[in-house]
Amino acid sequence: MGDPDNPLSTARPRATPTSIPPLSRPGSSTPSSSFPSLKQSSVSRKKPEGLSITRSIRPAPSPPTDGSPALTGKKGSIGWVSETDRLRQDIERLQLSSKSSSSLDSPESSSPTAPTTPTHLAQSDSSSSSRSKKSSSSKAKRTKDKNGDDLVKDEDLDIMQDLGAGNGGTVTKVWNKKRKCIMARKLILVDAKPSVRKQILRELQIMNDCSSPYIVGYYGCFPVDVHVGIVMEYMDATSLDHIYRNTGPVPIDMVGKVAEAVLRGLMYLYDVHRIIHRDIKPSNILANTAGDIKICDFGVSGELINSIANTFVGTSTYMSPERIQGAPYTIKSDVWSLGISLIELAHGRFPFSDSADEALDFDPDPTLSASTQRPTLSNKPGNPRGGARAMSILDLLQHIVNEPAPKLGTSRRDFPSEAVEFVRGCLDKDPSIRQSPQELLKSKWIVDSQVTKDQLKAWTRQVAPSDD
Ligand SMILES: Nc1ncnc2c1ncn2[C@@H]1O[C@H](COP(=O)(O)OP(=O)(O)OP(=O)(O)O)[C@@H](O)[C@H]1O
Repeated sequence: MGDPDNPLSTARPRATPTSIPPLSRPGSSTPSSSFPSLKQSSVSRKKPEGLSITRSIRPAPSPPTDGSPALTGKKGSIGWVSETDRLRQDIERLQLSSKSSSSLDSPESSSPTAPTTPTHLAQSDSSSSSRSKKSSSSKAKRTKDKNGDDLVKDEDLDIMQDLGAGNGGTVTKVWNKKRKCIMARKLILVDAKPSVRKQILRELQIMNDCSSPYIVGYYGCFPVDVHVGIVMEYMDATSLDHIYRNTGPVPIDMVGKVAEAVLRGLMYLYDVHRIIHRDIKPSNILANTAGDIKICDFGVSGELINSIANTFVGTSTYMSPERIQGAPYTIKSDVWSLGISLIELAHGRFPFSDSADEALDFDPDPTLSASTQRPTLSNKPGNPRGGARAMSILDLLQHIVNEPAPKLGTSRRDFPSEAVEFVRGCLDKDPSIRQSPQELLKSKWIVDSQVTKDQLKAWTRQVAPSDD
């Protein structure tokens, strides 16, 4: 699937074409036995974490006290602690090279918690030629801290509170004693085989190079035992999934602003870095009380997590039908994921359901919406992510491929026709007909939006969690 010279081209092995055969057409039934590795998986609406296959993350091994490399249980492999040491060295080298490089001319972040212009986190697309072009130009404008400060180190950070945990990573709100500001630190366990290490480092390079008001800022990375710490801009209104689960469906006008910000972020990544995000979903869209909406998590963490859990099989219910069927990723696949995310925000509920009756419809009851959980895939019966009303991942993937796309609005709930039309444009099942980010940004819903920055700010202040 990928370019062997470009590890990023195979970034994030979600449901790979080889692991998921083309699904059956309507009317035919694909036996579950066609997908033995997924047979035990279930999708649950119990825990609102999105449809991510849960992996068994093994506990971090204690580093050897005599300085010798620890051995993994894997036959013929070098101890992963020593590999991690090499990763540390590589990261340190990367930091040094970043320190000595020139600053980017980038817009000031309006975030009150981000006093310096951040660099950014991104993931590659599969275009190796554009990638290599980009990486050579990237070297020329490698970022360093705008204030000339050292890149962030773990010892600069005091832990304030947990912000959340995803697949293998935990995010913590931290106080940077040196810079006297709040940041977010993501800590990820690393199983660093050489090939993975190379991939991680390339991705970290890309993070350094990105700079956009629609991309969550990146401040640096460092090794922490067998973890990699990634320090980023703290978004004090949190992620959009937290927002709607805590406060109910997002007002449709604000959903429009979310759509615009995500599209601008995607276009920045694609136009400037030839990157496709690949993981657009509400938990990767963050807001702050300055009224900014930004995207994060471009696969860096995904690669790190994959390196920990060798058993990885990954997919997402935000994945487009063509991706499920093994077609190459394009920016239109991100557009599909955006469409699904927008419905989820506007309805306060993940659009796909395990019930045929509910499948493409939604309960407009805001109390239900606020508490409705997104399906989560579990690869183990009894997994905490599993639970009541579990449905098969195969059913869900087949549903995405074979059934009509979900729509914004139901018989019981109306939205402005421009918004409905916009989402329809995101969710055409044929990617050649599906709208591009450029086309969507010219749509009436976006162009005619009356929402001002002050209104956006007021809304984010209203939905931001109160300070403890
Ligand atoms: N920069 C940030 N500022 C504030 N909160 C953040 C930031 N980054 C992440 N978070 C919070 O931490 C949570 C966990 O993030 P993480 O990226 O580990 O997982 P996720 O995106 O929820 O799930 P997955 O691992 O499946 O992608 C997010 O849902 C978000 O609420």
